[in-house]
Amino acid sequence: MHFDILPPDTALAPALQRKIDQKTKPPGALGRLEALAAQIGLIQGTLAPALRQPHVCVFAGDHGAARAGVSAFPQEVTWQMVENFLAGGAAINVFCRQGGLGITVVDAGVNHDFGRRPGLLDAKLGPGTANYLEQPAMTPDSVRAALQRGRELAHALAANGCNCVGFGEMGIGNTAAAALLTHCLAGAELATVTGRGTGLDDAGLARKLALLERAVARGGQPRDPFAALAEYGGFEIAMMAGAMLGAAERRMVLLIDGFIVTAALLAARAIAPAILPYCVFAHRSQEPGHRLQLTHLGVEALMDLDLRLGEGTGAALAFPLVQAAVNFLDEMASFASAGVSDRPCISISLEQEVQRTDNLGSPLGH
Ligand SMILES: Cc1cc2ncn([C@H]3O[C@H](COP(=O)(O)O)[C@@H](O)[C@H]3O)c2cc1C
Ligand SMILES: O=C(O)c1cccnc1
Repeated sequence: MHFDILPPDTALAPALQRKIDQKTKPPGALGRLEALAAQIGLIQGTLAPALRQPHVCVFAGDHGAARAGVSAFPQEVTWQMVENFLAGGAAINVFCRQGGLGITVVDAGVNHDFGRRPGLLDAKLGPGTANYLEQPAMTPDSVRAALQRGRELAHALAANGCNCVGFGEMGIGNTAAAALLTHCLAGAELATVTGRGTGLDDAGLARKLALLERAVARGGQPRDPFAALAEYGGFEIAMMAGAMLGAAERRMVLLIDGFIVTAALLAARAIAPAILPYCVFAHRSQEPGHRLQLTHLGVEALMDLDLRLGEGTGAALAFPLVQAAVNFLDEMASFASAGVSDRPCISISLEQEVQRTDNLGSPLGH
């Protein structure tokens, strides 16, 4: 499968930096927002970027291994939370409403029949994956189908005018799948990327790690992203990876959420490395493997709020910051337009200090 992603053209970088430096502020004083503004300018290939129709896609899917005890919650919570999303009552609904973001819930493979429902995209590839403790979670064909459906979804969003998309997920047991994928695609030790997820206690965490070690004893540690997704992935994770790749093909800004979304990105980046400059890393999750994923990618998250929810909540919460970066670049006055002096006076005062010490001797008395 080929994804046609060109890295953003960096020819505009010096002009963007000049524009940022001419704003009425000390150089660098808007900190990380300055780098973010430059990144979005490069993604859109303009000195005056704009975020249009920002949208969060929440990909939902069930995991065969959930029944084996890798999560503190039962598999049914996946479909129950999808109902909650559709009713507008989940955390992601609240934050999307607050930030003016649209939301689409995608049934990538939930073990439940929802029927035709407004706000729910039926992209179901099956009633959940197979149990990777016994066999590969997905067939190579379903991996390709998931990637392709995700890509088409992103292209459809772009065709509707959206140029900024946040990624979220729902799938009981998917921190376990994300740990396995991070083990495969970032070469991380399983123990360092296996976390408490929805809130396992110490005994639950030990059981989860023992189960994941059993899974690896069966399925190995494939480095190839298609093979890793087939062994351990979820329908929601693979479809999200396809949507990320499709979004980068359309030069959208990608808002990356927590541990599971970043696991999908590890697969997407292994398929097309040029995806990375399109990504904004919204927050650092409390799930310990997320820190390791970010280090592996050589990136820093915008915020650290001790979140460990998923659903795309970190991405939705980061959106106002991303909007602030674009707005300061577009709307803030320059030194010239506002008639503000852009010259710091530090060199003048040093000169004056030298003259003073020449006249009066050293102020330190030697
Ligand atoms: C009520 C509820 C709402 C959620 N919203 C997101 N997740 C999060 O928890 C799951 C991952 O954790 P684990 O691997 O331990 O199952 C995912 O569905 C994730 O999005 C939730 C979990 C629960 C229980
Ligand atoms: O980082 C995440 O996205 C996360 C962490 C714990 C549980 N669910 C999601």
